Amino acid sequence: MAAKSWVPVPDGSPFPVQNLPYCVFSYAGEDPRVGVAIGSYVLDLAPLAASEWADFASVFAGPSLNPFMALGRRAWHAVRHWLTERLTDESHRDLVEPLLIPMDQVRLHMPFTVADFVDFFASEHHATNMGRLIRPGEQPLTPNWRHLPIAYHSRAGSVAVSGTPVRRPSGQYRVPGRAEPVFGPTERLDFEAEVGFVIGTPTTPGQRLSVDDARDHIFGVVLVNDWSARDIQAWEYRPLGPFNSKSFLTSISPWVIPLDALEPAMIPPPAQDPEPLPYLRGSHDFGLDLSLRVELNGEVISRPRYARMYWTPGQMLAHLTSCGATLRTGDLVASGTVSGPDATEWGCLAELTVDGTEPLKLAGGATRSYLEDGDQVTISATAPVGDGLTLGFGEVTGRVDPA
Ligand SMILES: O=C(O)/C=C/C(=O)CC(=O)CC(=O)O
Ligand SMILES: [Ca+2]
Ligand SMILES: [Mg+2]
Repeated sequence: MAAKSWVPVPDGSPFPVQNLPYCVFSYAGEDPRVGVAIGSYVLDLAPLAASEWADFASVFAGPSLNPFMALGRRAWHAVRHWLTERLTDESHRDLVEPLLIPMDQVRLHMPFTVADFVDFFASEHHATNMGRLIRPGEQPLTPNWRHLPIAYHSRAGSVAVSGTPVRRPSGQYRVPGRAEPVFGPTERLDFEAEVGFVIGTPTTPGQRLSVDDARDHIFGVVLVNDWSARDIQAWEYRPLGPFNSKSFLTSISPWVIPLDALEPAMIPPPAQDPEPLPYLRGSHDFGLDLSLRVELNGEVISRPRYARMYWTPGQMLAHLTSCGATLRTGDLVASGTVSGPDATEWGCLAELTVDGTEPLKLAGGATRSYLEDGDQVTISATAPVGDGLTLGFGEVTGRVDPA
């Protein structure tokens, strides 16, 4: 039998006691601090710790998860165990109940301070589709793709919490039929449905992680929308990779799902051919069985499945640190766009509309090639947590504002 909380959790709630995702919230004009979701409530952790576990009171009183994430896996385990007990054993009700705040009365903030932000390219389906669109006539997968998890460094300061408006970026690009570039608002604004791994435990300079070390360093998981301007990208990306086409905004969900909560969703990593070099092999490596959902103006347009990803989080971290680069508390390591073998699972409009040439047909006769001003994109996800239960990630959403 699945554990149950004495807090009423509505059927189908994303936040059963098996989840316990962390957030930074504010309430009634007070300063932002750390909370955890249970059912339709946010549990205020700083006062709970103050009365029971003073060491953690200041850790939870601040406006960021970073101090908690930096404490490492043993502390994450201990706190999760403590919270699970407080929320399942009715004897703690008198203490805990006054610290539950209805979720619809809080404001959710950026949950952690992003240190570095890296975006991988771990979906074979996405990489193949984008290769065909962006580099017609060439092999869709570049020769290195099956040998290493490709990534680029992006802009930590441009990562914002769900709900932040997406101002249509301007930039330099070429328009069909003209050789010279123009500067102006992008005409090809896109989303990318991704999953982000949030680093808790840092590494020391020169420390190289093995694939199996990932679980000691990944604190939790968020949803990511890597907004992208395809016209700017196509013109700027060779030879150094995306720059302004992706750095104007990246949105993340406000809830950080503990990696421990996703243990029942861990699945064997995919078969890889050719076998990667030894530094990219592990004996306890894992993929994740997450089901994503992308909505455009409330209509579901794609259901990408994370289980299809080729490169694993462990391989991403092993590769990132293989040169001696460090991980810092608060690093956001995004997977890259999650896509699948057919259109029901494609994770961006470039794929779903074949670079705008085959517009999506939406309810009410509307069509879309790329995003229009006023469009709202919402990404959500679920994961199995055993006993037929699922947990939810909440959502990452954003609406396009004019340039
Ligand atoms: O194939 C390319 O040149 C570009 C691909 C992308 O835009 C994808 C990217 O940002 C990484 C990802 O989300 O998978
Ligand atoms: Ca991306
Ligand atoms: Mg971006």
